[in-house]
Amino acid sequence: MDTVIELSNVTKTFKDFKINNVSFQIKKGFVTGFVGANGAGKSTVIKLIMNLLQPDSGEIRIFGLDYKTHEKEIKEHIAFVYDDHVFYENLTLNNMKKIIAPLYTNWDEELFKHYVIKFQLPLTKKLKTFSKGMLMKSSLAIALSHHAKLIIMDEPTAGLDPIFRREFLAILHELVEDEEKTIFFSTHITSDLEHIADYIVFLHDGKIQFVDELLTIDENFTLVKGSLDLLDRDIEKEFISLHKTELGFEGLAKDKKHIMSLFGNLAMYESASLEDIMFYTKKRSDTFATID
Ligand SMILES: Nc1ncnc2c1ncn2[C@@H]1O[C@H](COP(=O)(O)OP(=O)(O)OP(=O)(O)O)[C@@H](O)[C@H]1O
Repeated sequence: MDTVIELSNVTKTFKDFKINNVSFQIKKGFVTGFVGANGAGKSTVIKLIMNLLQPDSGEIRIFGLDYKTHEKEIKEHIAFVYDDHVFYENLTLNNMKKIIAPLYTNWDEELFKHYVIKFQLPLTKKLKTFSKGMLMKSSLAIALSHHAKLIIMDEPTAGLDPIFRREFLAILHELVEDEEKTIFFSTHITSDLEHIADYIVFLHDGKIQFVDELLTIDENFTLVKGSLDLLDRDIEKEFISLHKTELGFEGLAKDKKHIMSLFGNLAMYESASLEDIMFYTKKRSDTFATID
């Protein structure tokens, strides 16, 4: 089974927001970053994937299975790390582990001890004395100790210092080295993804903008600058977003080769970071209601 997560035409409607016909697949053995602006619907999609919310329509399959018939089996193989830590603060990590471990048939006490030592976590101090980084490490140690095949995280690096973020990314990297584990996580820190992600799922206003390999995104998206006389109505359609001033234009295009064939060396091209892509997509949708 090469597809670990599969969403097909998933819709979920709240009073003021809609997850709109979302479809994507997450491949086994890779790290996929889930990006989108505040309020794009990432946490909602993650809750749907975790069966904490149910779709109004569409299908969600995890390891090829449906929650309706295989919830226990699916959950057994998922490690879920939240941004809000769900630990009881008056318990120690050891006590917390004693509550959680029996929930998993695959719980591996030796592996838990390994992560506790690796992350330098005190087992007998109350969790309320832990820093945010220590809570994240605790959450991860527990999540990793039942041999999960799929690790899902909602904003795991939010609020963590750069040193811990780097350590954390190195841990994730190690986890997927054997190509058996799959990691899917949302983040606003797109530079983290540029270090580690193989694939990117980009959600904007409840809709999928694209799902692509990071490498392909790097190769295809480009920031273009040039003088206004290079533009006409047809050429403008090539841009995801275009900003014009008296001095010239600056825009984001998603087919670098094509745009270069149009402008040649009359324009300037820069590589577009994920942050640039998010920024320009938002700018466009602020101008128009939706983007193609
Ligand atoms: N249970 C709910 N009932 C009604 N509206 C909700 C509910 N959960 C989320 N929403 C709305 O759905 C929208 C998307 O929220 P969501 O938390 O999924 O976005 P997000 O991309 O994770 O945002 P952020 O990056 O800021 O965490 C928001 O407008 C939010 O108010």
